[in-house]
Amino acid sequence: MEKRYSIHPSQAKHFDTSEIRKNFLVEKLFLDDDVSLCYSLDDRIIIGGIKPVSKEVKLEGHDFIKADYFLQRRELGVFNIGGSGRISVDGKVYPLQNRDCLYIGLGCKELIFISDSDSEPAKFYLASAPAHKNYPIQHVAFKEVQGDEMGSQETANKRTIRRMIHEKGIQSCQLCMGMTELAPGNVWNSMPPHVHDRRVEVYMYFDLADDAVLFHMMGEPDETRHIVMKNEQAVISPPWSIHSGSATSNYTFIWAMAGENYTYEDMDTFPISDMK
Ligand SMILES: O=C[C@H](O)[C@@H](O)CC(=O)C(=O)O
Ligand SMILES: [Zn+2]
Repeated sequence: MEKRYSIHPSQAKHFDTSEIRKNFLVEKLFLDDDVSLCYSLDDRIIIGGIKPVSKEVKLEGHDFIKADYFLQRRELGVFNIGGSGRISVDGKVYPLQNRDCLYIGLGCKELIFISDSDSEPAKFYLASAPAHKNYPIQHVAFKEVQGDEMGSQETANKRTIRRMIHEKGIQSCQLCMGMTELAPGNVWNSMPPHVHDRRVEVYMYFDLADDAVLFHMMGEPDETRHIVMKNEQAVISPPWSIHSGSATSNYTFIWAMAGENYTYEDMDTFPISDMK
């Protein structure tokens, strides 16, 4: 498990390229037959990837969280961005097609991740936050989720936002997760930018062409920096930072938030013309 410290904005603005990447970018999420985890001290969110290929892969307790099992004090949201697969939770099996989401609450003990085929393995992307009570396990299929159309072709930000784990969807303690899909020919997300001091947020970009790159914008709105990202990488956005991106082709991303305010609409938008 990798650990990332919380960073003060007055420190972040002095980071060079390698420091900004080391502190905020998560480069490798999907390792064959393995679990890859990153623990951020911002709201203690854990993000990670699990890619079972030739065997089942367990998500277990870790010395770093001093937990006998992973969900002893946490809740978990999982999206499958690969081939079809399944998750066994204390012996009960939940199938996940591509883009389906599963919420697993506090106290569930045995978590086993399985791919249906080794030629097209599942890729489970996960986010986890501390939890205080158990909410029921819930599955939501991608096709069941009504999307909100945002942006326009003229401003190259036509996209569909789908909220899966949130106040009016799958219930959780503090985790809020969803997926945003850019229409072909559109490249901008989350512009005008916003911050939410009450929550950390992590974006995981995928379905980005192998020869494409994404410029993820971060920093205080009048002190911005960028990180060049590739397909299937994640980036931690501290509560004080904007999180917006533009790429050389369209893409999809999963956003995950945790913190003290669970309300999706709690965002402080910053006018584009005032950005620096
Ligand atoms: O706090 C909310 C998140 O940043 C995202 O949901 C925004 C987003 O998907 C978008 O504008 O494209
Ligand atoms: Zn946000």
